[in-house]
Amino acid sequence: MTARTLLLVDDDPAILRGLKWSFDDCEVHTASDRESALAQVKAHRPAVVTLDLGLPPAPDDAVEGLRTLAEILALAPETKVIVVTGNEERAHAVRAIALGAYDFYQKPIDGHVLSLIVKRAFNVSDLEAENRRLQQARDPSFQGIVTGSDAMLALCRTVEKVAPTDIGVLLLGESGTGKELFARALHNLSPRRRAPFVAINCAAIPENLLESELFGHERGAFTGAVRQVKGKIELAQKGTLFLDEIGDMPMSLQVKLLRFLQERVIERVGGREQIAVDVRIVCATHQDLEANIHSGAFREDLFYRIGEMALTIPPLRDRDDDCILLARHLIDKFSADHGRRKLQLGPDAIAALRHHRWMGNVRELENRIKRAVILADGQSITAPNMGLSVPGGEVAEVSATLQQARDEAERKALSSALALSAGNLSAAAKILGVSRPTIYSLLKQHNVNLPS
Ligand SMILES: Nc1ncnc2c1ncn2[C@@H]1O[C@H](COP(=O)(O)OP(=O)(O)OP(=O)(O)O)[C@@H](O)[C@H]1O
Repeated sequence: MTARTLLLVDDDPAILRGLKWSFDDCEVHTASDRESALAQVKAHRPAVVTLDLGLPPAPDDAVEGLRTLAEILALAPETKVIVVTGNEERAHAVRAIALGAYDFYQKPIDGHVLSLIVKRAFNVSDLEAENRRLQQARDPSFQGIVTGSDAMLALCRTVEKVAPTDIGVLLLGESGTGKELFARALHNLSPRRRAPFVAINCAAIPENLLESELFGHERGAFTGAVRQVKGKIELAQKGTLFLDEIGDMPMSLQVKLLRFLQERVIERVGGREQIAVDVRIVCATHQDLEANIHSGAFREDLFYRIGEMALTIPPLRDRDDDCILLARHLIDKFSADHGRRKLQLGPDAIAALRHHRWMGNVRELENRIKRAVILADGQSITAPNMGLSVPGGEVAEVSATLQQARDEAERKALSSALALSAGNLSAAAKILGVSRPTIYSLLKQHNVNLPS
């Protein structure tokens, strides 16, 4: 086992000499000012640093020491820094902790007590390193899809199975749930991955332009058509065409798209040539297409063509603790983008993330984390940094046991299922995917009454 690396920073050589003896089981480095301390951190990456706040050129105040602390943490955020202060300097110690110091110790130095504090800091550092290693090994990302939720993991497995086929996949889910991400995964895991992935949002393009966007046009086909332009279908040749918001496609184009899906040839607007195109079509919508069929806004035959397999992506609020997992992933991503050191989620932030309804799903979470990374002071992101309020009593919930959290979730799911099924136990059992006897025992266990 390699020795634990410790850096001692103090401007008094006698103290450094004395302390070195107390840590003879560590690889010890020393520094006597800010510059040499930073150089030692860069060179040896110590897990723990003891830092005297009174450093030259101003050994009588803590300015240089606090600056050194901030720079060490910016360079190596995982370092555990124990600041050493004079007896009367409690306020400096508190400032140091607010800046991210791990602990503080007040002079006069007792080698035995300090070595206990240092040992504990090494233990915490080891645990954190192990945690980081385990998190990396588990790699929560599949094709860029970060999730730990059972429903999402099952979806990822289905995508792996479906991707190599040419089956028409319809991705259903609220806005911002990751439909495009799944469409890309289907493409990347398919034999078409080396050919283009072309996406078009049917809701974002005016009806009169959508036809030529999809099918292309010949020169002179309409006023302003000064040259021949290939459409998205043709551009996706041999690859995948992702038709986002297919529910917004006008009827006239639905007919043309169906014809293309049946015959696999297109004609550009204003052209007569029949062009064979080999593409896989993946569609997505946040709309209820079956309701649109009933109201006459969507063709039933097209629905069955594009939706040979329909995959529903659950909203973020129904994905266990994905909001926390994703928040941490996004914090790392945006911190790196902004050259910021790694930030943590404060307890109020965790409570607020869990409590929020996430109507904008992952896109909303992305936006809130992006602003929080910019606004955060110190080492932690708070609920207000994300523009979220802390619900009353929620901070306490963070420390609730897992069993309490599960019970609460079970009780909520049960109540919603009963409300949705208007008290019909068979229907509620179906919604929850459990048997009727299980529903009875859950009602009893959670003391839930049937709605009248
Ligand atoms: N599980 C996830 N892991 C990581 N990033 C995600 C995940 N889900 C969504 N995102 C990110 O969230 C943003 C929104 O996702 P995407 O555009 O795929 O959603 P969408 O359902 O297609 O939205 P819309 O219906 O509004 O077009 C993207 O930046 C995407 O990378």
